[in-house]
Amino acid sequence: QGLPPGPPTIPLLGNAHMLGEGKDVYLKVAEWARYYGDIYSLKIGGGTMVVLSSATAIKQVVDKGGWAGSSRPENYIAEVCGSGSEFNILFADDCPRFKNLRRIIARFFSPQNSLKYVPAQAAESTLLLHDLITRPADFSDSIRRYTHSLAKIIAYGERAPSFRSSEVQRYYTSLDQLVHALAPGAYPPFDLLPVLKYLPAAFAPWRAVGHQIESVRTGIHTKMYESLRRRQAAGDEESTECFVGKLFQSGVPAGEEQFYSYSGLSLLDAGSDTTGAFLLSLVLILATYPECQARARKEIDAIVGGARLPVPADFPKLPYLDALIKETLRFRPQLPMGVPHLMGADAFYKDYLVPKGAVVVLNTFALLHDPEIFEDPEVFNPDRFLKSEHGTRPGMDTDFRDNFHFGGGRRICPGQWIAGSTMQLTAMRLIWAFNFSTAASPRTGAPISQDLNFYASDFIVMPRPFKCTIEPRSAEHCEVVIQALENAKLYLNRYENK
Ligand code: HEM
Repeated sequence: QGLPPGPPTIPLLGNAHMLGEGKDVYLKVAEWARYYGDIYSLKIGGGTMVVLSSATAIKQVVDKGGWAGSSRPENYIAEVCGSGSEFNILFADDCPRFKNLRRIIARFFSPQNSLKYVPAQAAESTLLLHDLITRPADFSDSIRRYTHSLAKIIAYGERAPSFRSSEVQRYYTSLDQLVHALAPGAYPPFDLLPVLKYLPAAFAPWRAVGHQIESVRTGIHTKMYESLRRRQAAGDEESTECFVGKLFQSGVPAGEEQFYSYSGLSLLDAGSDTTGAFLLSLVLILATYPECQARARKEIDAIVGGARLPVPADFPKLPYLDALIKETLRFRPQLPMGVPHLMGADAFYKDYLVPKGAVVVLNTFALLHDPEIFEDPEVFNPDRFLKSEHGTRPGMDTDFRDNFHFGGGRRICPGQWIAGSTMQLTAMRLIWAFNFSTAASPRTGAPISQDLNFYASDFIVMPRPFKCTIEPRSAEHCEVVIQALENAKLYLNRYENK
């Protein structure tokens, strides 16, 4: 059995030159899937990349493959940025200490244990609503503060009270640089053409960029880690309940403190802008599709009324909102090519070989926009999820699951339950509290048209800055938020870094 077919190659480069041609690599990789089918291969220098674009292909090769389909390839640019396998869970290979860490993560982020963070999600989302009442134009900053604060509470037992603080600014500036550097096509494919790593500094601007990112992130990590250890020594309860705190409380293997402690920074990276990108897409979509917004609001109002904030127990009674969230995730997945996996052993799919050592791409965007699976995939239509469990055409749901945007196999996102409950609670509360509409031009007063394709195609794909009008629905709704604010602050007090 041979490799699956793929686009024609040229000597030495293989297909490498084709990936860098356009900006949106994930769109190109999706386009090839329409032509070559649900499994195809690319040659990048001497390396092989296999692209999987159907539920069945991902199930066979990755989900069923165990660890054999779930290591990580070396990521040179992540290494240069101080975010490689030694420092970031996301890029760690399947070595024994990573497997041990992943087991600890699985326990900590189990659906049951994730419920522990519901009160923090409720309190932080109340603050988000208040921020949007008082400073609606800053909605993007407020959303990013909110998701970052939740991730920081989970990782370090400490919140992020202000987007403008120098800590949060430094964190997000370095994260923006990192996700840009990691974007497929941003830099040459070093891992598949290793000779490029040895270019002299004058021809290798990425080295200086990477070292700067590394030095800022090391500073951020050290500060948060030392603060956590100080609070632990002082007997602070939250500092032993959070992820890094629990790790060190139960003891990490001698000599591996650095690897384990950096998992906190990885959680910040994995949790902040992924959930943030979802919420920003949601706001953009609500403003663009007033009829979907009105339908979701009507459903929420019938269950919640106007006199209290929505709570998690309301969500199961809101099938349209559930469909709206699923359609937003399908329409604009945050990681449209997932995170690359590495094959640890040969695997077979259809008549093809996926060889040991191949990099495997879970072609999420192609899968979620496949016209054979989804009717009119480029149309935003939550109703598809009311008609069938996975929103697919009749009979096309074999091997489908609802969480392809969270990856697959042994590396599937462990934060999916926490992220799910954050998305659900926040979506309920935003739609309950506000009207979202397209902003008006300050000059002509005419609505500014929204562009649903104006997305930054970095490692995490999120809407580029856009304007949107966010207005509280009524004085009563504002009053409910203000009434809830004191209790929320009181609850969050435990996560203030005293
Ligand atoms: C909408 C929100 C989110 C999305 C779309 C998302 C998506 C993903 C994806 C696609 C992966 C790679 C999976 C693979 O390799 O197959 C991943 C990994 C990961 N995610 Fe998430 N994620 C989200 C939120 C979160 C949150 C809130 C946390 C924790 C606070 C988290 C923690 C992680 C970690 C630790 C990994 C690395 C797992 C590994 O490499 O073994 N994620 N996520």
